[in-house]
Amino acid sequence: MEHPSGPLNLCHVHTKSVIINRAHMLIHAAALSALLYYRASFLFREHDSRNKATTLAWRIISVAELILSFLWLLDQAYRWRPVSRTAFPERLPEDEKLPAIDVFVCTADPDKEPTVDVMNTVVSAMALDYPPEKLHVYLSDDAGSPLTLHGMREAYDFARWWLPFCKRYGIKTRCPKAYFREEEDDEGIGMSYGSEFGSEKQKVKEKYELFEERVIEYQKRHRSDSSHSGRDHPSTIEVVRGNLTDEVVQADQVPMPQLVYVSREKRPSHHHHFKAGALNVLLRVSGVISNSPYILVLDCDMHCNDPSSARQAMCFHLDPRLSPSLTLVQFPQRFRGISENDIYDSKHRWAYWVWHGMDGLKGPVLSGSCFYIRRKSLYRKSIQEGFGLEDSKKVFGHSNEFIKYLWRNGKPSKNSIAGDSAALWKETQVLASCGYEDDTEWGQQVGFMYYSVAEDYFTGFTLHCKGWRSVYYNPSRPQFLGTATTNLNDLLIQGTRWSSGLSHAGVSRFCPLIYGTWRMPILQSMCYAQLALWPFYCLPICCFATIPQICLVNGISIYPEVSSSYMMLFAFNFLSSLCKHLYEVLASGHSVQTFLNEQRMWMIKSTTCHVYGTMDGIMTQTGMRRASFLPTNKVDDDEQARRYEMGIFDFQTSVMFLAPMVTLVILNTASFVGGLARVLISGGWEELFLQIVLSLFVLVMSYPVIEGMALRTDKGRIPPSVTIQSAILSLALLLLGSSFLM
Ligand SMILES: O=c1ccn([C@@H]2O[C@H](COP(=O)(O)OP(=O)(O)O[C@H]3O[C@H](CO)[C@@H](O)[C@H](O)[C@H]3O)[C@@H](O)[C@H]2O)c(=O)[nH]1
Ligand SMILES: [Mn+2]
Repeated sequence: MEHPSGPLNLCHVHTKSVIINRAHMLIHAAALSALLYYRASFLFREHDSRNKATTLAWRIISVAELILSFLWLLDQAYRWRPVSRTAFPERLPEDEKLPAIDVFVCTADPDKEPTVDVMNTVVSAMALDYPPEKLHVYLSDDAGSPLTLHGMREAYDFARWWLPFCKRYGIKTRCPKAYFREEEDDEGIGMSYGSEFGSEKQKVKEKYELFEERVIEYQKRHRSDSSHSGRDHPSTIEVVRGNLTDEVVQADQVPMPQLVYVSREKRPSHHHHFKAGALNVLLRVSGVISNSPYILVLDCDMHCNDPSSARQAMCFHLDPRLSPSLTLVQFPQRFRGISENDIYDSKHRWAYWVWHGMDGLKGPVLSGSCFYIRRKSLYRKSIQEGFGLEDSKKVFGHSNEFIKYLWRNGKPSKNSIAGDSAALWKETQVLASCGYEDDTEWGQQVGFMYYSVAEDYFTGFTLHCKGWRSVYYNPSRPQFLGTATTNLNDLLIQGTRWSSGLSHAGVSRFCPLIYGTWRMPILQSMCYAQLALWPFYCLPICCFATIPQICLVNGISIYPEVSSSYMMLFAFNFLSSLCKHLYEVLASGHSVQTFLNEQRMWMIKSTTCHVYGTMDGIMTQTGMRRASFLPTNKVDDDEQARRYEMGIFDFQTSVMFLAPMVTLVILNTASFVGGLARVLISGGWEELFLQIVLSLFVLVMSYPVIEGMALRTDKGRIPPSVTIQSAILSLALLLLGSSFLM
């Protein structure tokens, strides 16, 4: 299907990065080996008079350095061969030849996920630049809320105005809320239409405001009397047609994408498997309605910011060189509402930067949202395999209707929704029932995977294990924009869930280093291992934040003296990794501030949510706990938002998160002051120098915590009670450490 003017896409290797990365790898690896040699040589040496290698502290620090080095090694796989891609949608075949696309949007809780925002996502997906008869938008509502269903009908009515408006004037920002709020990107677009555009825009804006009003009004009236429960309700599936059909149809006759509301059955007796469970129901229900060969998955707060993503994705899916083994095209998740300072590192720059590295191997990890996946890749147990009809039932459940369309592309012909056949609707109810998956392979071998709460990571991993590859496409205009997590509390809760899901996979039989290395290239499995084991950074970080400090107070040295040449080695390793990180931040177009924020948040997360997350993950793996998925809050608190905009940390979060942070800062302050006093009075700075520097570094990086503890009086500060409790904790830590470690 190659176009006469050239291929549908191109892939460019980042040659400069490859050279820099590999050179740095070599040098840093040599320095790390020398450091490890230094530690090891002490362990096996006859103990000299100073005997420092025999202390427990010294050994723990050596192990921490070993773990850190190992994680560093895994991290290098991302740096091996970063690439980026270009797509040429203008070379795609004509519209008639394009494959159909189903869009899946998930929502779970109308209180945490405001209906108006969810509907904005739905409308933005309906407005994708794609033939409307080939676009089907499904919303999964895990709460089964009538508010959401009503919102969809309103959204459909509004879309009848919005879609033709966007098409006619070539509006790029197709999320109405964003368009009417910002307008920055589209300025000038309507100029050529003169006043006609202005009045048309005003009219659509009024329609939008009316839509918002009606949704909110309905919510106010019905919120209190909604007696349904989000955890116990039957399934509801409805093709949405709007409330005001007659009036609007007359106003504007436009072809519209199909819009379907799906609320699966949920019963307390059945595990619903969170988002992965919801997506699998959508896979089945859509399988008997539209059965499109490609699927776009979106979180409810992640709207399409540009209409061209579908065509761009098709440039990869329809490329004959890629398509036989291509499962998905992942776009980066970018976020709206991130402040200039981005104090919490909410944009996750790191992840969407290193995906370029994975793309140069076998492709990026499925990242939960913003990806176009090939339906068939979710059905197959392995890339070569098809199924016989008999096997199919064991794997996919007992729905004949579903199995009939399993391996066919395109719409189930007779069951067109216009006919509204009763039998078809009954079938969809069966497919969305909570018992449907019993004794099948949904979630284990087919569909989205249930094993870990990080269903995105695990599904991507399984697909790569089966031999599929993925592609990362990161065009300069963000194709999707989401709501960023911009307060510490939500961020740490989200971080706990992620690290729980990842570490659970990391310590299970699916550990990428064991399970993955046989099934994918070693570098690709190293990337997966780095992700799964990434929460375990908490081990070395917690050690480095306590042990050298406790030793410092006791006057015990665990690093080489300043005059020793090994001291240079430690300094070099430390600076070399900082400089490499700084270089990567700058090279990705970000500032020194971003570098500092990333370092700080890494330290904060490593001592809080990653600790809890790894404990949770290990407990889930050993069967001591059941996994849970607390959806992230998407509602703004004005005061918190103001503080965030000003770059001031908001410490309104649970003691569970605050206590470790504050305890460690107090411990570091005590050790810095105590250590400094000690060397000034009784000398020995040569031996303790590195420990003093380390404490100082921790304190400088933790400045917002110190400020929140001692200098602020607003509501977002650290409450004095927490400071007092933490002071007691750090004293206990110091005393205990001093007696056990030495
Ligand atoms: O039982 C559930 C729980 C969540 N969701 C939906 O899943 C999506 C993601 O949930 P969210 O609370 O926004 O989690 P985040 O941590 O912000 O999401 C990130 O992390 C998830 C995995 O932990 C991925 O699935 C997401 O794509 C990724 O953006 C949202 O649309 C939810 O409505 C459900 O449909 N059912
Ligand atoms: Mn989210």
